[in-house]
Amino acid sequence: MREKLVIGNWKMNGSALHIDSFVDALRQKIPADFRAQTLIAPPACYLGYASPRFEEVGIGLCAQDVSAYPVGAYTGEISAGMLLDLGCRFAIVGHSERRSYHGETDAVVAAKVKQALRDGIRPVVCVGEALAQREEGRYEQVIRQQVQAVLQVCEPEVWSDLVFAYEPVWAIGTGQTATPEQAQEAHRFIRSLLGAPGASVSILYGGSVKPENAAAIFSQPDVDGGLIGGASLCAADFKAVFSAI
Ligand SMILES: O=C(CO)COP(=O)(O)O
Repeated sequence: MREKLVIGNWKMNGSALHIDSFVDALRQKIPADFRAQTLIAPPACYLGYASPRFEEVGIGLCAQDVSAYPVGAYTGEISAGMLLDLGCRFAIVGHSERRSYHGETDAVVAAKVKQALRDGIRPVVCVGEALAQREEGRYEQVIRQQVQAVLQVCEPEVWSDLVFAYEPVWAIGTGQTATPEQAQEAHRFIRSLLGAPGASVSILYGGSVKPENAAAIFSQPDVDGGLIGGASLCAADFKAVFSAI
């Protein structure tokens, strides 16, 4: 059985106050035997603040990014080892906003994934096509290239530590969710790229997931959870989304 994961990506939103009120609003602790792991990726500067507070309500920590380097003169970077120190075991890598606003290439994403795995952080690797690429019928080609760049740098024995997130760029923050069928088709394609080890790799869907559409998306056989942006900032919405899994 593949593990299920629902991860909230707060992007550059939130504050210490927001973390406090979010935890208050959740009220009940998510039981340890809940059917999915539930995590939130706050901005890096709040990981330490959030760690014990999220733990109290059964939410795990995820980082929004991780360095491709283990240590050294890389101003502004945060290493996988530092994330582990804060109680964080997952990091989003290659989000489309990092690829487009920070020039992260497939090679950079692959180097981050490799370093994260080496130091014990599980990467949540984001892949997905832009609208024009889908309209031109090139979406499988784009995803194949993004996935293979990562697989090439990892031994198949560690593939089970990878998590992929299919996030079509045209669905992020637009309110235009992929249909459950579109999500399933892309997820099945990603799994096919992984071959036999793919049977145990979790693939999450991200892009305008909301309480209203979460159940339909999560019910698809190759969708193992979600990477939730806007809806994860509101405790009630996030709870409704992860409860739909
Ligand atoms: O980018 C996303 C999660 O990483 C998705 O964001 P939205 O849920 O706001 O569309």
